Amino acid sequence: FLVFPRGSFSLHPKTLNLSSDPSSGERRFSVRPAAVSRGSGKILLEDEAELGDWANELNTDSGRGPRKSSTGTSRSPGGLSERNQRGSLPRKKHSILEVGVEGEKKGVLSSERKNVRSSERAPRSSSSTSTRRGGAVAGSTYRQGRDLKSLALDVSEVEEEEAVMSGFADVAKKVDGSFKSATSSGGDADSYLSETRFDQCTISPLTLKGIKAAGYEKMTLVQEASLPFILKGKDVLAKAKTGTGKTVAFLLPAIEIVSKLPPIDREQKRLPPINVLVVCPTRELADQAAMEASILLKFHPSIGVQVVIGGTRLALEQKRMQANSCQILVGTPGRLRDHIENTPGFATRLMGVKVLVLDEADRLLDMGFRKDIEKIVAAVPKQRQTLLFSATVPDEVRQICHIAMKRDHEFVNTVEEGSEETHSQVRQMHLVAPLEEHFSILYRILTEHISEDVDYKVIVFCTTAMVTKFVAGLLSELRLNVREIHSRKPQSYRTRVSKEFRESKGLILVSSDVSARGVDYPDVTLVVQVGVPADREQYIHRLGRTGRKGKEGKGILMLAPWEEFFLSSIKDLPITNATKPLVDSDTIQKVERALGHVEMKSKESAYQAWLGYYNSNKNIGRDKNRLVLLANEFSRSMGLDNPPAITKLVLRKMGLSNVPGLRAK
Ligand SMILES: Nc1ncnc2c1ncn2[C@@H]1O[C@H](COP(=O)(O)OP(=O)(O)OP(=O)(O)O)[C@@H](O)[C@H]1O
Repeated sequence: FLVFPRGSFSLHPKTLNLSSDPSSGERRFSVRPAAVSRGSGKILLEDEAELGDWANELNTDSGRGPRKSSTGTSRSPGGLSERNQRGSLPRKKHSILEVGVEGEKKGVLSSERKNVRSSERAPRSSSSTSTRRGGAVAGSTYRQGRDLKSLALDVSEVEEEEAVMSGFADVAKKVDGSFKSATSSGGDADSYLSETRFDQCTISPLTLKGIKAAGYEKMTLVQEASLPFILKGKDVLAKAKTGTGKTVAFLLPAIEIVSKLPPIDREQKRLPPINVLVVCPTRELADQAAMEASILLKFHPSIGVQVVIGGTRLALEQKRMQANSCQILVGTPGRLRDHIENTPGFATRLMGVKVLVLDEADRLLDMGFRKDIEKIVAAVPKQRQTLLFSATVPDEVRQICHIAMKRDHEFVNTVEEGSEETHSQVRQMHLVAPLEEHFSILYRILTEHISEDVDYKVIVFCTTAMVTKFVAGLLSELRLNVREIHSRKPQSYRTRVSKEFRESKGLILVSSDVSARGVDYPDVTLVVQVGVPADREQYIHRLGRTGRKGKEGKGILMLAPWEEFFLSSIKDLPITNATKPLVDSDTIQKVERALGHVEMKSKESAYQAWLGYYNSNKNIGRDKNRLVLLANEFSRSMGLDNPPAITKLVLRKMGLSNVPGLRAK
């Protein structure tokens, strides 16, 4: 019942791949089997699970706040390129990282005017651990290998799935590359909008009115590509770049499905069913998705949407859910689990679920959330539709997605084959400098960016919640306009700061990974990542806070020399080398003075959290003696002569008892 005027979606691909044919300038849907890799073996989760076990105590922040179950027990959370890669958008101004020789003369940052990595691009068409079937390479945009995050996998399950999927390989070979969609936009490869207007589709008039009221006219590529399958009732795993409208891509068809359901009978009135359950990894993201839903529902007064997130009172949510209809419920995994276990009638209401959505699916399916997700999946009917969306879909996720979805799901991939998972209009740079210089360099980067762009809007990502707090404190002492957001802040504060940052310009948000995924802050001009990200995916998602909806943006990754290993996991991305800035003595003194004003307690917490974070990193945490030396380097970078003491209990939990160089208390 969905009509696309010129294209046809009558094919039944197992995988829809949207690519552009350079010769014709047209986009092409190709069909690939949802094959899985063989022989990747049992991948055991190590670091993230470990991290999750005591992340709260160590103040690390992988996106989940400290969560109390209703029973009162706390559960632990889990260079510069001279050209734009595809030469599309004009630059605004030169920054300190781009001025090169001219910049050096001015005593600011210099950079290498070459793209050192472009020649080193990794082949994208195969996985080092995989054998592909039928010549069709599923997930050809997948990267090879991962550093930190790995997922538990049962080999027998993989083989079983491969057997099921292999049947589709022949079909895929026949149709691969033969299907051109006249509805899809040609031209600029990075355009996130398709040529298809919403009013060209058979969407109910009320939903269409909502879409128009929201200001949307044309569908984005992922919306255009996934809608037909979802409306056909298929399970869909969709991959699309950051900031390209994935939220509407799942909400719109979900609303359509709810609007067509028969009215509830008298018996159901006592416990009205929840029809759509949307799960998001962070509270901010859940809030945002619920907000988007309520905008789209403007002309559907009988359909209600509610949000349930940690950090708010369970009883309050219970009351709200009782008082109002909520056919669409958006929540974070832990809080949903709390409701399943503790809210009378909630499990019954979940039996009405027709559509289950896992937003940021790869994050939700990794070990930090796995138990909660399994519980949620078990609580909704088997006969349902499942939608998985993310900007990153690593191989491991393809292999385990059947935890939530049917084996014959569609894989809709709008990331063009051979192109990066990041946006070409976002200039990416990395900068390697000793830890002791990081804060001065960060200060220079920020002040220079501010001087270039009065409408600056910057996110500085830090490794953990407590490091975030410390860096925010330091930048405030340096008189920058800063807000901080991380899981150690009360939810009311997080909501307020998030709203303020969304609506403001001229502001720096220092954030942990609570803002890494999904959060839609418009017009972010610069993303700085200080320290090694948890993994490649996290790097991509954090960077994705800028360059949304086709806009320009810039990303800088700041690493210490011993963190350079991370670059190998993103070497296929167009990230260029920026040389170290010259930081003048005035700046150094200013930063030192500011460091002296930051609370001792904040430094102590940051030191402990830093140690916990890097201890969990396979590369760095392996050698405990070296780790402690590096941690003490970090301590010195905060202006401390001696590293802060850590309780024996925490040291034991970190497996660091008796490591020389640590002070125990
Ligand atoms: N069809 C459309 N036309 C114009 N704007 C749209 C359309 N659909 C969504 N948007 C807007 O695009 C922006 C990005 O959307 P959204 O946050 O859903 O992106 P995303 O792909 O989920 O990003 P991420 O991967 O970071 O989660 C939002 O401001 C949203 O309102």
